[in-house]
Amino acid sequence: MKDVALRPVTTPLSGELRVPGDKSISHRAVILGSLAKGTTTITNFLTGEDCIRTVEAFRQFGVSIKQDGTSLQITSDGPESFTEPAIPLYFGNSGTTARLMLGVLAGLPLFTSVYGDASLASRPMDRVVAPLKNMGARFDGRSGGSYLPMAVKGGHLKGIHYQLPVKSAQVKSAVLLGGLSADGMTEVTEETPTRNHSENMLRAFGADISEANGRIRITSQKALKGIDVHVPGDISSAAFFMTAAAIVPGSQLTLKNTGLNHTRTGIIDVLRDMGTGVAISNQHTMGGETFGDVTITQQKLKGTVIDGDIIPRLIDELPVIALAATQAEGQTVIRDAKELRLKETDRIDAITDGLTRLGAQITPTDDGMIIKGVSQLTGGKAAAYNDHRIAMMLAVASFITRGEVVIDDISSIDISYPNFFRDVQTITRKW
Ligand SMILES: O=C(O)C1=C[C@@H](OP(=O)(O)O)[C@@H](O)[C@H](O)C1
Ligand SMILES: C=C(OP(=O)(O)O)C(=O)O
Repeated sequence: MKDVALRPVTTPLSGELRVPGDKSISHRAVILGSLAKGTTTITNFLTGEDCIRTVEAFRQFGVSIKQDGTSLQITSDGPESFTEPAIPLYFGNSGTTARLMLGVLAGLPLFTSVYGDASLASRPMDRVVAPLKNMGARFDGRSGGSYLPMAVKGGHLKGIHYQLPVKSAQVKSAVLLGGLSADGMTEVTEETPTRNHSENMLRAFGADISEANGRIRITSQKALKGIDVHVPGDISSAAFFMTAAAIVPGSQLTLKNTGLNHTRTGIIDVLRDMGTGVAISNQHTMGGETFGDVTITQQKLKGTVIDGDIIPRLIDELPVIALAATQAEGQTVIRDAKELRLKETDRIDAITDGLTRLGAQITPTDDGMIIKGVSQLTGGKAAAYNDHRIAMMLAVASFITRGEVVIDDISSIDISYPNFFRDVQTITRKW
């Protein structure tokens, strides 16, 4: 499927949805399940393209991974049993696969070569290569090892103390995964909390890991043991429907079984701050992760300021938050989000271009944007820049435009939300 024309909705959104499994947690479950000895079962696994790239990478090491719908069964004898892949590992469009796998590869005494699609080849890898080289792994890649394609010779790592220079869970996770097999202790410190799924899951798999005041320590003493992982719904996917319900007049929608880890719930704080009704029920914790149902009730929105420590808690939701801001009274300012320029595309430029074409008033800045509301969005033609989050944001924008929205290419949505349009139909009966 390539371009698509979407018409506005004419009735409020209502009902319940269960969005697919969390992308970050699905990647980590496959990684740790493959590194662990024994059997790991994963339920509610995200079958999006990105997570499949992580599965395929471990299959190339000889790990048995059986898939039945959204359930996976991994059987492994641990990293000692891995075979050296005969062909390069392909990471597709997935930054998480690339950065976390470089941490894994750094710890394996094997030669591997890795590559990605054009978008991934333009994303910086030096942020993980630099600390992993300090631990003793060897990397050779484009621009002195800053970009894929890359060759890795790992093994015999030693622990390091590493202060994160960027607010990135991918970098933190890569160093911790290296630390899993390094001699001595590896310590990562972060000034601002970033998503902590790696820490939660490493603990659940039996790793020797501790965490206090932004200091995470891991030692390699213990072998990981296979476990059962149930993946919560992805709050980053739910965010599209939370926002849809927040901007379509008269809507009330419940997102069931959504991941509510505090390091990911910035979208809820912002929607509340802008005036949306948000109620949480059935909250419970499993494997260190919090799950719950989120009910959104549409209410008049007002502009806000989004900056500082909340940014890593909602970084992937900023495209759809920008859409919400076009419907808010007054001005919304997004700052401290320069990382948006290093995602699947430059998301500051892509958001500005897409929403401006639909009739919004946005000024891009070096590290964010200023959005003036309220704008009656007109509709029109817009480009998704091969970026799943931009494509879904534009699709949700079409709910409230006066005319049609034509998106150039929606195929990227498969990266994180394979049944997105089926779910759109469930709550809008639109197509
Ligand atoms: O660790 C992860 O699973 C992710 C971390 C974030 O990236 P950074 O680590 O680059 O901030 C996020 O944008 C990405 O979608 C997933
Ligand atoms: C940035 C994203 O993912 P990744 O870094 O894994 O490509 C995302 O899913 O929005």
